[in-house]
Amino acid sequence: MGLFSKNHMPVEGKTVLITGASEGMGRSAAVQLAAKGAHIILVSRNVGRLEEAAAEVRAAAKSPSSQRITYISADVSEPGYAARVLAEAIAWNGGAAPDIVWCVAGLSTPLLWTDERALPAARHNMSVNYFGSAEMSHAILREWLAPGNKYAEPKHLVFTASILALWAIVGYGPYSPSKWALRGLADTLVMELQMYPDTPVRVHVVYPATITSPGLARENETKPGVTLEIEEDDVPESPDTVAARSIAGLERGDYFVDVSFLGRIMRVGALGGSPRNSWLFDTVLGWFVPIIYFFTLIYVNTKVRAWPKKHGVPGAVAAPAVKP
Ligand SMILES: NC(=O)C1=CN([C@@H]2O[C@H](COP(=O)(O)OP(=O)(O)OC[C@H]3O[C@@H](n4cnc5c(N)ncnc54)[C@H](OP(=O)(O)O)[C@@H]3O)[C@@H](O)[C@H]2O)C=CC1
Ligand SMILES: CCCCCCCCCCCCCCCC(=O)[C@@H](N)CO
Repeated sequence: MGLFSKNHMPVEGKTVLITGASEGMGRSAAVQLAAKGAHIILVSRNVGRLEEAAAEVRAAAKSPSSQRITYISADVSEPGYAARVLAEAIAWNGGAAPDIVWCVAGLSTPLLWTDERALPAARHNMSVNYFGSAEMSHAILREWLAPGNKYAEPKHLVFTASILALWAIVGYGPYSPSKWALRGLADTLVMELQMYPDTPVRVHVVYPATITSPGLARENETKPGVTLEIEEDDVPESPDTVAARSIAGLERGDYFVDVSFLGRIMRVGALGGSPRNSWLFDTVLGWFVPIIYFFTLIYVNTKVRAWPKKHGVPGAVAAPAVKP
């Protein structure tokens, strides 16, 4: 934080629960928040990886003797998982709910929409990316907003979307809608939470671009060639860098957190009725976005139309059966 800017999300002595914390950006975020003095609860499925991550988080702690680190194994795509995870977290935390909940768990299965695998993938992406976060937000808000509660310092609920929730591109049909859905939920909650003056909660959505994580290697196994070609213009960043920029945005108090210049342009170009980080800067930069998209869409769509000329029309659709 700069000399004159307030830290809107101090974490020292606070308890932070992070889903998707065993790998990639979630793990980096857990390490960095521990280094700032937070108690950490890591959530993901794989116990072996959770143990490794917890050891790394412990080693990074600001004051190892007083900070408490644990993990809980859960599959966020399971209906009702969050209530169970939170009950365990609260019991471990001496009866108190976590102060900050950051939903990072997610996956991406890029495919062309006519691929026969696209719809099952879309359902699974929605279950993990959207419902995994929706369930957790539902469960933690029922704790934070419970009748009779009163606290002065705001709690924080953080969702992790993608720049693809600001501008959708070919090949992410099974994935992008699950991240767009998070935006819709976050905007709804921001408005709804104003009805609870005694229990302030700040909602945030982080919009990363390409992260060089284990997840990226997995998604590249199904990624269509045309999608890879369009993505060449995005500069990949390490999980550590994306986590650090996300935390900086949260500390600034941003509602929609961008972590790259491309992300900033896409964010201000997609605000609609969403709250602004700064009405002045978001509006002024937003005036230029139509001009940028004018050229970007020509540039990207030229690549898309050239694709079948070079590689043939995508052949994922089975030929209709010929009737005798
Ligand atoms: N990589 C990228 O290019 C981008 C990623 N994002 C988003 O950022 C977030 C982090 O991405 P990234 O760093 O790539 O993550 P990774 O794919 O590298 O790691 C994903 C983490 O989530 C956990 N996870 C996955 N599925 C589940 C599940 N069903 N239940 C519980 N935990 C689960 C994994 O652990 P385990 O296997 O043990 O469950 C792991 O800890 C995700 O939401 C992703 O969609 C956004 C933009 C770009
Ligand atoms: C003149 C300016 C030219 C701009 C060219 C356009 C660049 C397109 C960038 C698309 C990047 C997609 C990132 C995907 C992140 C993500 O969410 C997935 N990895 C899924 O996890």
